[in-house]
Amino acid sequence: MNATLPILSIDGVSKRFRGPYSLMRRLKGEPPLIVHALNNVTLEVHRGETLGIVGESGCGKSTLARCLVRLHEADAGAVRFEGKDIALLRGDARRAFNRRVQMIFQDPYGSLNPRMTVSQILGEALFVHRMRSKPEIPGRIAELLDLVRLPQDAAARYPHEFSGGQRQRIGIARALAVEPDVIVADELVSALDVSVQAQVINLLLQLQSRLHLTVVFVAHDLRLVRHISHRVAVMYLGQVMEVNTSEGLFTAPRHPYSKALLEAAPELDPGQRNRKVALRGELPSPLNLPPGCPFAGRCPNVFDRCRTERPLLSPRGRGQFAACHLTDFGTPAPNANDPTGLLLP
Ligand SMILES: Nc1ncnc2c1ncn2[C@@H]1O[C@H](COP(=O)(O)OP(=O)(O)OP(=O)(O)O)[C@@H](O)[C@H]1O
Repeated sequence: MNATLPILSIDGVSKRFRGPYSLMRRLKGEPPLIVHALNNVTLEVHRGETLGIVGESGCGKSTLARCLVRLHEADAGAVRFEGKDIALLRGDARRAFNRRVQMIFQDPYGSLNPRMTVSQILGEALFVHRMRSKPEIPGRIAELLDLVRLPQDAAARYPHEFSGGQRQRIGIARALAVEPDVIVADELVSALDVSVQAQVINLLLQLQSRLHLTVVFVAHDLRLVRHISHRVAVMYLGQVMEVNTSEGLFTAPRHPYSKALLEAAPELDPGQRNRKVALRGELPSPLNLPPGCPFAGRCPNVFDRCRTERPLLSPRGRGQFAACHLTDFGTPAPNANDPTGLLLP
């Protein structure tokens, strides 16, 4: 095992979906619209870290999470697990990947079979991945219930008999049953009451350090992401705008979009004393991507180059990357077309 190799790397991944196909378009013989859900996303997930993924609704967070566990196939680029392209894994290697990278969904009720008891749900996961012999399965189920702090009598009950928080614990136990290396959690607690959210998040943090898990944590709630993540990727319209340490992002964001997103987040400033109307204008449609920077239409620092040339994610400091033509909100990045910077405002 190479400790320096990212456990997951996302190399230039794009994902498109067929969009709405109106009767008018059909009659005119026009093709369906295409939703550009991910556009050339490049990102690394390091072993043992929690990587938060944030951004407004529709920016592609869930699509990226699904590409990581191969619920979606990328149209372009590759997702690599320990250096190997997951789209090319076959046989035992594919089964090992399916076991080692687990996803936990937002809606635990929808993802747990209502006709199966907790014992059957956990037993099935253990059986499918041949984690234990038949006689060992009840003992392992008892261990898993302990691990997620559910009482032993939970084993004989059905999902509907539990509260939302308890169901999410069952979802976590099912993911842990197969001893994964990576957990991809998509809006893990957003359906839960705030008081229950904290319990589930604390459980996840404890399990992460105890089991040396790598966690990809997709969430709307920036306060939670700040609390849980070592690093954070900020997405906008299917692209990664900034990658930063959690501390760096929340104290000195390196991209104007990140700054606006933080300023607009009520959860980071419950008293709303410092809240500004930071995100002006409309989010562009993923059906019609602008040619330059996707944030150009809403950015307070926009200049001509932003409207024509898409900025690439580039280093800004130790472990910091931003996709912006300005290196520091006002200092232009080196520009081959405009080396003097005189053309810039
Ligand atoms: N199966 C699909 N078919 C068509 N379009 C899709 C599909 N899945 C996602 N999309 C579109 O892709 C874009 C990205 O969606 P995605 O769910 O990844 O965003 P998100 O950031 O997770 O949003 P949210 O926070 O609301 O869950 C959206 O415009 C969405 O409508």
